[in-house]
Amino acid sequence: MLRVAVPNKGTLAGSASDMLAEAGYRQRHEQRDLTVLDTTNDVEFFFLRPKDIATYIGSGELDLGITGRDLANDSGAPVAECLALGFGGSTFRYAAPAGPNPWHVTDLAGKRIATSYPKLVADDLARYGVQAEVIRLDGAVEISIQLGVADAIADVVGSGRTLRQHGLVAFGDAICRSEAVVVERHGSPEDTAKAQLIARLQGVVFAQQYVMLDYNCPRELLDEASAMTPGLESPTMSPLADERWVAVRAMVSRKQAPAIMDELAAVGAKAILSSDIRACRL
Ligand SMILES: Nc1ncnc2c1ncn2[C@@H]1O[C@H](COP(=O)(O)OP(=O)(O)OP(=O)(O)O)[C@@H](O)[C@H]1O
Ligand SMILES: O=P(O)(O)OC[C@H]1O[C@H](OP(=O)(O)OP(=O)(O)O)[C@H](O)[C@@H]1O
Ligand SMILES: [Mg+2]
Repeated sequence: MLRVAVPNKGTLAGSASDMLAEAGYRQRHEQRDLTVLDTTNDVEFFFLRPKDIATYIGSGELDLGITGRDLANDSGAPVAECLALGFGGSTFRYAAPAGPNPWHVTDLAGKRIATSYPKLVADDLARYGVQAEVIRLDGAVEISIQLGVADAIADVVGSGRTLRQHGLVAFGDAICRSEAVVVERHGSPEDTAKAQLIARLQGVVFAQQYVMLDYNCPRELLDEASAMTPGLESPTMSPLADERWVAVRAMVSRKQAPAIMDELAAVGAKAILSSDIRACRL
C-alpha cells in the first residue's frame, strides 16, 4: 500500500487535500484525524505538520509527501521533487526595518537574523561568505526586531502585507521561490503506485491551468479563429445543422482565455463559452 504524507494544518493543508480529493482520493472529514485509509486506491494518507513531512519522506517511512519547496530545502532531508502543484506560492526573503539606506546582504555580517528556516538562511549566508547569528523562532518572525531579539529577519513573503504592517522592507535576491510540491526520497526506485498518484495530481494541476473554449464560427472565418485556439493537438470541429457554421472546441490557457474570447468575438465567432476542466490525462 502506498503511504502518502499531507499537511495537517497551515497554508498548504486545505489546497493539498482538495487537490487529492479532485484526483479521486478519499480525504479526512474530521480535522483531527491523522490518517485516512483509501481502500479503493490502496493508499494510506498521513496528516502531518508541513515542516515534518520531508523528514518522514527522507527517512523512507513514507513514499510521497506534499510540502513546500522551502520547507523541504530547509529540512536538509534527502528528498527530490516529483511535481510542482501550483499553489502555496511564496518567496523567502531577508527583510529589515525601512530606513533611508537600503540594506544589502553583506550588511548582515555580525548581525542577528531571526527565522523559522535556519538552514535556508545559513546556506544562503555561506554562499555570500557572510558570518551572522541565526536566531531560530517558530513563527511570527516579523515582530522579533521590535521585540529586540534580532536586527533583521528572513521569512516567507506571500502578499507582502505582514512585512508592510511591521515597517519592514525586503532586500537581496529571493533566497527561495517556493510552492507546494510532491516529494519522494532521493534515489527511491520507480514504482507504479507512486507514478499513478503523481499522474492523477498532474492531471488536476494541468486542468486548473486551462479552460475549455466552445464557440460557433462562420465557415469562412475558421482558419482565422482556429489559429487563435490551436488546442493541444488541433481544435475539434463539428458541423452545425446550418452548414454555414461550425462548432469549435479547444483547450486554452486560463490566463489567456478572456483575451482570446475578446478576439474571437471581434472576428465574428458567436456563443463563445468557457468551462472549467476538473482533471485530465494528456
Ligand atoms: N502567506 C503565505 N502565502 C503563500 N504561501 C505561504 C504563506 N505562508 C506560508 N506559506 C507556505 O506554506 C508552507 C508552510 O507554511 P505554514 O505557515 O502552513 O506552516 P507553518 O508556518 O509550519 O505552520 P503554522 O503557520 O500553522 O505554524 C511554506 O511552504 C510556505 O512557503
Ligand atoms: O506576505 P503575507 O501574505 O503577509 O504572508 C506572509 C506571512 O504568512 C506566514 O505566516 P503564518 O500565517 O504562517 O504565521 P507564522 O509566521 O506564525 O508561521 C509567513 O510566515 C509570513 O509571516
Ligand atoms: Mg506559517
